[in-house]
Amino acid sequence: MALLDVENLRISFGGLHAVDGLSTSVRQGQIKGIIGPNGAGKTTLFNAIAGIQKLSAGSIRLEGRPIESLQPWQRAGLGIARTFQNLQIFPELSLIENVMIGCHPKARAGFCGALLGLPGVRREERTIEERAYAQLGLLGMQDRALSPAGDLSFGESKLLEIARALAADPKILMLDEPIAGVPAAEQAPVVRMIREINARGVTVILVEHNMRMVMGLCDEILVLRSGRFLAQGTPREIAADPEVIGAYLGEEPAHA
Ligand SMILES: Nc1ncnc2c1ncn2[C@@H]1O[C@H](COP(=O)(O)OP(=O)(O)OP(=O)(O)O)[C@@H](O)[C@H]1O
Repeated sequence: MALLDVENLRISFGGLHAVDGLSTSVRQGQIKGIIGPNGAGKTTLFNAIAGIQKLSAGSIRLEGRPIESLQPWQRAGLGIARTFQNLQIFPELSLIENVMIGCHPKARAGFCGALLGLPGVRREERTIEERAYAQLGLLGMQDRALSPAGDLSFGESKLLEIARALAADPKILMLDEPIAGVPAAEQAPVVRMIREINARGVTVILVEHNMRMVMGLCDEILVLRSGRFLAQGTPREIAADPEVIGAYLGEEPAHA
C-alpha cells in the first residue's frame, strides 16, 4: 500500500481546471519531485493534499484512509507537514519559538489546562521545547536558539522553516520550492538537510524549478502539464522522455 494516494483529482477555478483528473501515489521513504511549467498545477496539488484547497472531484488517501474531508490541522496531526513557496517565519520571534510553533499539532493540552498552568501542561511544554532544540541541533543552530529569526540569512531561514515543519514529527514533508530565491552558496545545506530528513525515515514530496536539484535529489519525478499527468519515472527516465523534453526541459523555466 502506498503512503499517499491521489486519485482522479480535479480542482477547478471557474472554468479553469488547475488540476485535471490527476492520479499518482507516493511510497513510504521516497523523495518525490513534482515538476512542470509555470501554472501546471503543482502548488494547487500541494494545497489540496495539505487541505487548504477544496477538491472539485477525486480522492486523497493517507495510508489507505480517505482524508479529503479533513481540515488542514487534522491532516497535520495525521502526519502531513508542509512549507510554503514564500517564507513563513516570524522574524521577531526567536529561532526556538519559531520551531516550537511547529510542535503544536501533536500537543494534547487544552486551552484551559494551559491557562491554569497544570503540571501535565508544563511537562508537555518542556517536551516540546526539548524537541524543538533537537530540531535546531539538526541545523547546527542550537547555540543561536534565543536569537531573533530575523537575524538569519535567507538560506538559514529556509532551513528554519523546514525544521519547524519537521518538529511536528511528520510522515510526509511537503516542500514548496525549498531553494527558490536561496543564493547558490546557501543551497547545499538545504539539499543536505532534505537528504538527512529522508534518511531518518520521513517521506518527502517537493516542488522545485531547479532541475539540477530535482534530478540529483529525487528518486521519482511526476511531471504535470496544464493540470494533467504528463509523465512519471526516475530522473533518468524523465530526462530521456521526449514528451517531457518538449513540454518542459526544452524550455527555460521562468524562475529557475
Ligand atoms: N485561487 C485561484 N483562483 C483562480 N485561479 C487559480 C487559483 N490558484 C491557482 N490558479 C490557477 O491555476 C493554475 C495552476 O496554478 P498553480 O499555482 O497550481 O501552478 P504551479 O504549477 O504551482 O505554478 P508556478 O510554478 O508558477 O508556481 C494557474 O493557471 C493559476 O493561475
